[in-house]
Amino acid sequence: MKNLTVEDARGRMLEGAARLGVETVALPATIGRVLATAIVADRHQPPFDASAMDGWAIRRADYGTVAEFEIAGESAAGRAYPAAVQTGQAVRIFTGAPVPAGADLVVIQEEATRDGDAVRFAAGKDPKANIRPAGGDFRSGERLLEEGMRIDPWRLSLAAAAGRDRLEVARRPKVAILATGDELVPPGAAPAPDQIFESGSFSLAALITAWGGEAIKLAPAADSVEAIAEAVRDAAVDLVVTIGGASVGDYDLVKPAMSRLGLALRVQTIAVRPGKPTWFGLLDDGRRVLGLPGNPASALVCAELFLRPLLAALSGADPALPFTPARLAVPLPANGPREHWLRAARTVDAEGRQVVTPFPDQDSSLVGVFAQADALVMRPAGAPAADAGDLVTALPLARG
Ligand SMILES: Nc1nc2c(c(=O)[nH]1)N[C@H]1C(S)=C(S)[C@@H](COP(=O)(O)OP(=O)(O)OC[C@H]3O[C@@H](n4cnc5c(N)ncnc54)[C@H](O)[C@@H]3O)O[C@H]1N2
Ligand code: MOO
Repeated sequence: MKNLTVEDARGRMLEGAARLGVETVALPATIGRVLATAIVADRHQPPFDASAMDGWAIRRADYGTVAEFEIAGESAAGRAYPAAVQTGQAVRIFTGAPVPAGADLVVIQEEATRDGDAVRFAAGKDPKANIRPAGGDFRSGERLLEEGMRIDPWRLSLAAAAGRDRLEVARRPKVAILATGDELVPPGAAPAPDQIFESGSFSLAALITAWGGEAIKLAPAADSVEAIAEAVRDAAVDLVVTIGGASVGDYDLVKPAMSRLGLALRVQTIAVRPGKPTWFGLLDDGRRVLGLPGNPASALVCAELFLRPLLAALSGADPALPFTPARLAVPLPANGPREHWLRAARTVDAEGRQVVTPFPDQDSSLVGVFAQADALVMRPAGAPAADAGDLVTALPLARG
């Protein structure tokens, strides 16, 4: 339980973490939600052979053989021509309109000359059909979106194209955030000389929302075991995330407070830098608790490494993080015994390769460095010194 590797700690946190429930949500509100059931098309798209161009629908056999076509009618998008096209006939047609029966060629209007009720074509060789076949986008019975996929604007559009106005999605995990510490005052308040502004809960709430959770901020009445336990006791949530009070100091009260609620620790400390004091456990009513350290960089790095996969798993999505290989722009010294996640700037070199530049000051208290970083760079525990140009594993940070 102590000093676990990042992978083992994450594995323990993900044990038994699965989708919490399913709800039906109106299509526009499903952005960012995770599909609970696959979407299967019940109709072809397009449902009919459709014209790809504005022009004239005719029988290909007539092309180059009939000199002048009789204009038989019109097929517009949403207003199909009701009959079949006969030899010698042409039907005026527009992009997206159904190609009438009998026609198998749309001649673009730029190649046509109309003269009253007749139309003539400048005959070329082997013209393109300009017809989109029924089911060319997707076919009835085809699986369009899989369970576990997160809805983004493009998938939303596919669901809409398949006629869905409501989707079955995973219930969002409810997450309580508890920041503790007598030194903390909210932004906007007047701090005493020995106080600082509380910053951790704001980024955490925003990250939880971005990762598909519902963030609820709790406020303990005071920095005491009793007050912290009371703040959490009746919170109707799936997961409690605490910030600070995780370490070994006399005022690190969060674990003792959670013990009053029956805390069973599953992870006590992790061999990670920053964030060694990060812990995880279950309360006796089944609620999960993730204890993040108070140092802002430790809290946010460990939120990326542990909270993000946990929220994905509790939503029925894949908890894997989007690691990517990148090249170091600068050399790095040998690493110590903890897996190190350095805050870094990410760029692309002239050959299109990802390049990462870790910031020189990696102190875990620095909010300013984190605000500049757009990647985390991983150094394995005990890694030897690395040269500029060496490949490393990076985790891109979503930036606005
Ligand atoms: N003797 C030891 N001391 C420390 C150890 C250790 O192993 N032995 N571990 C160090 C490490 S590593 C970390 S990380 C910190 C984490 O400690 P806590 O989780 O107990 O955090 P706090 O002491 O409550 O706060 C640390 C730091 O962060 C500030 N803070 C806390 N919450 C917030 C917030 N919501 N917003 C902004 N800033 C916050 C707090 O004021 C402190 O400056 O412990 C080391 N010590
Ligand atoms: O593990 Mo701490 O986060 O290094 O400062």
